[in-house]
Amino acid sequence: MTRDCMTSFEKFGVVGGGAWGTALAQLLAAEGAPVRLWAREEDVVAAINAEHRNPLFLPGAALSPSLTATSDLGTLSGLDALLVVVPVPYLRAVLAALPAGDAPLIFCSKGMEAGSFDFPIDIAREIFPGRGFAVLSGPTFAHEVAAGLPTAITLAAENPALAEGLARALARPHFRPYVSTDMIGAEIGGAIKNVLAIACGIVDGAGLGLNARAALISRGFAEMTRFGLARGALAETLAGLAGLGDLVLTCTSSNSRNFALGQGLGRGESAAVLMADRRTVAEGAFSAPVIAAAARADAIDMPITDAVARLVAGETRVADAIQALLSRPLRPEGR
Ligand SMILES: NC(=O)C1=CN([C@@H]2O[C@H](COP(=O)(O)OP(=O)(O)OC[C@H]3O[C@@H](n4cnc5c(N)ncnc54)[C@H](O)[C@@H]3O)[C@@H](O)[C@H]2O)C=CC1
Ligand SMILES: O=C(CO)COP(=O)(O)O
Repeated sequence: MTRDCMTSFEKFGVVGGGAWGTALAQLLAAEGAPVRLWAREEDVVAAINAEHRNPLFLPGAALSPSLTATSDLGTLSGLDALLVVVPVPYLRAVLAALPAGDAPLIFCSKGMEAGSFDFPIDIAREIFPGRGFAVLSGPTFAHEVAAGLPTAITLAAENPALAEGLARALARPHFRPYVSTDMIGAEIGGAIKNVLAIACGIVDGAGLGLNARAALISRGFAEMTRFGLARGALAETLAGLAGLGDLVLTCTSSNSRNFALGQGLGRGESAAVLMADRRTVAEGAFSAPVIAAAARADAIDMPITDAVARLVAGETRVADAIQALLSRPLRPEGR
């Protein structure tokens, strides 16, 4: 029997000890199930094992003693499934160092790789051909999941049996996966909403009002849909939890690191200063130029994404970017 056909997944590992990896590990370990988490930082490993906390990336969350951490990727073998929660710019190097095996890999990061224009599943297919893959993505602030607040999420895998088996294993009374077979749609929704959250933060920081934010969410969703449909995503995935759901969450709250980065840009602070020395990620800052370039190459119109890419690169000022967006020729809404 292959892992894809397994009906139960009991032993989980988590690759990545940032806020989201820690919250997902805690979700699975909360009732005492053993969960092994790989973290890159020795101080994170030590704090999880000795104090059952991750003060660096998920301060305030009490972790279950059945969640244990390691800094040795080699020990993540003999498990039923691995949740991979490494920011996309570092993903390829971490995957290349993972031990071989047949446990399905569930990708939880939201971004597109520079240079290759790959999403996480594309990278994984190169490194682990033939292995089972899934994508877990949706409106899920890590601290809320760790606190046991109600959350719904998309769980996509090409193989419906794998998606359903994983959904059963990950579901909790307050954590509800909705299954799908559309991995690319889930990946595109998560990557593009990060960029649009920066845009909405800019509008907030610059004091441009709530009408402007609603316009950005709608027109940003149109960009996500154009890009997604061109790459074979299903419209229903983009309109679901991994697309519109996450867009609404992160475009309306400064708990989003991407939105908060945008607020700083909107107040006129420099991107370089806002990005310097930060330990946490705002994936949209990495992904914006990548997605903008991929869209240009495929002649997909994404003016908001393009403006965020130029603002993050320090190539334009907020007032000029807004003026450029507002002075585009009038057009039918459906385009
Ligand atoms: N925090 C959240 O609420 C959510 C985050 N995500 C996504 O999950 C992914 C991970 O984000 P977080 O857990 O929030 O990260 P985080 O911002 O809390 O922590 C940064 C992470 O990057 C890792 N890192 C830094 N430099 C690295 C390197 N050179 N090699 C490998 N790893 C390195 C750190 O070890 C740490 O795990 C991102 O793609 C994010 O978009 C998805 C859903 C919710
Ligand atoms: O993706 C997230 C919630 O779904 C977290 O968003 P930020 O990375 O912007 O904090």
